[in-house]
Amino acid sequence: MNAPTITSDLHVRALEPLPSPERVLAELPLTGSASDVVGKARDEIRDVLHGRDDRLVVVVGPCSIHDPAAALDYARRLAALVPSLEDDLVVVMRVYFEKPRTTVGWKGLINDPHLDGSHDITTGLRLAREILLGVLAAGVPAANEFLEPTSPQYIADAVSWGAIGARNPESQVHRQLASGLSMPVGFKNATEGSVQAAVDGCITAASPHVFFGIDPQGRAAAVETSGNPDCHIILRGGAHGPNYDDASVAGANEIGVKGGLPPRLVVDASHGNSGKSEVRQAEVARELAASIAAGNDGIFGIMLESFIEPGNQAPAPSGLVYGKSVTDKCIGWDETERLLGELAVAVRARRANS
Ligand SMILES: O=C[C@H](O)[C@H](O)COP(=O)(O)O
Ligand SMILES: C=C(OP(=O)(O)O)C(=O)O
Repeated sequence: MNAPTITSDLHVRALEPLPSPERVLAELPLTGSASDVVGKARDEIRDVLHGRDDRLVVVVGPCSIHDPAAALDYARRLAALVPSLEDDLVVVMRVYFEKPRTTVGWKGLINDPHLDGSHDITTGLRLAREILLGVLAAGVPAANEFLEPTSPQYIADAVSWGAIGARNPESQVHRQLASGLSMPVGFKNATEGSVQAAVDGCITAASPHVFFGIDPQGRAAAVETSGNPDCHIILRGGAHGPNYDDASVAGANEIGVKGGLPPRLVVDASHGNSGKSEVRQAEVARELAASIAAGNDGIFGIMLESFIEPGNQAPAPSGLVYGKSVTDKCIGWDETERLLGELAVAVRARRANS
C-alpha cells in the first residue's frame, strides 16, 4: 500500500510557542502614571481629529526602533522639548516595532530583536513592551504601526495612536483589527496612491466585526468588536508622486467626508511624499507648515521620520552608528527640533487667522 500523501506543513519548518499576552503584560505591567500618559494623548488626538482642539498632532520619531538605549535617549529629548510646544502641538513619538517590507528585509524589533536573522520573537515582544514602558515613563505618548494581527494583544494598551500602513489599507485583516483598537487609527493611502482604499478602510473599521484572533491567554478566539469611530486618512504619497499639496489634501478630505470621516487628515512628510530623502522630508514639512500658517485646517496631523543622527544605515547585529535609522532615512535631531518649533509657529499663525 502507498504511504498517504502528506498535505500539510509542506513549507513550515517549525512552530515555536510564544508566551501569552497575559503573561507578558503581568511581567511588564502598565503603571497608573503610564496609562494616564496613554489615555491623555488618545483624548487629545481625538479632540484634534474631531475639531474640538485647534492644535496639530505631530507623530515624530524613528522609522523603526532597533536599539532600546537610542529609543529612550530620543524619548527624553522629546520630553525636554514638549513643554515649550504643548500649547500648539500634540507630540506623539513613533515607536515602531513592525516593518512591512516591499519584498524582503529586516521586519523590525519584535520579529528579529538581535538583527541577526535569529527571529527571537519572544525576546522581541518583551523588549518592545519594555521600550514602550520606558518611553511612557519619560512622559511621552507612543505611536505604532499595527502589522501582525495578534501582536496588538502584547503592546496596544501602551499605544496612543496607531497606523495601518500603505501596504494594508485594503486588507480585511487590518480593517477588522483597527475596528477593535482602543486608540485613533490612521489608514495610509495605498502605495499605488489610492486614497479611496484608506477611506474604505476607515469606513470598514468603524463597523462592528467578528473575526479570528487570540484571547489574553493566547488561545484561538472569535473576537467581536464594536468598531472604531476615530479612524482617519494619512496621505503618504504613492507611485504617481507626492500628495501633500493643498489640492491633494482638499481632494482627499472631500473623498473622506463623503465616507463620513471628519474633514481633516494626517500628512506623512516621509515615504512617497519625500522620495525617502531626509533632506526632502524637511522641505516637505516646511511646505506643510506654510500651508497650515496660511490657514489650511484640513491637516490635523503631520508625520515625521526622525532620529538622533540623520540618514540611515543597513541593519546589522553589531557595528551600527548610534541613533541612526536601520530602515528609512530619518531627519536628525537638530533639524527635528527646528521643525517642531516651526510647526508650532505655523499653528499659532493658523489660530490667529481663523
Ligand atoms: O517605513 C519603512 C519602509 O518604507 C517600509 O517598511 C518599506 O520598506 P522597503 O521598501 O525598504 O521594504
Ligand atoms: C512603513 C511605513 O510607511 P508606509 O506604510 O507609508 O510605507 C511607516 O510609516 O513606517
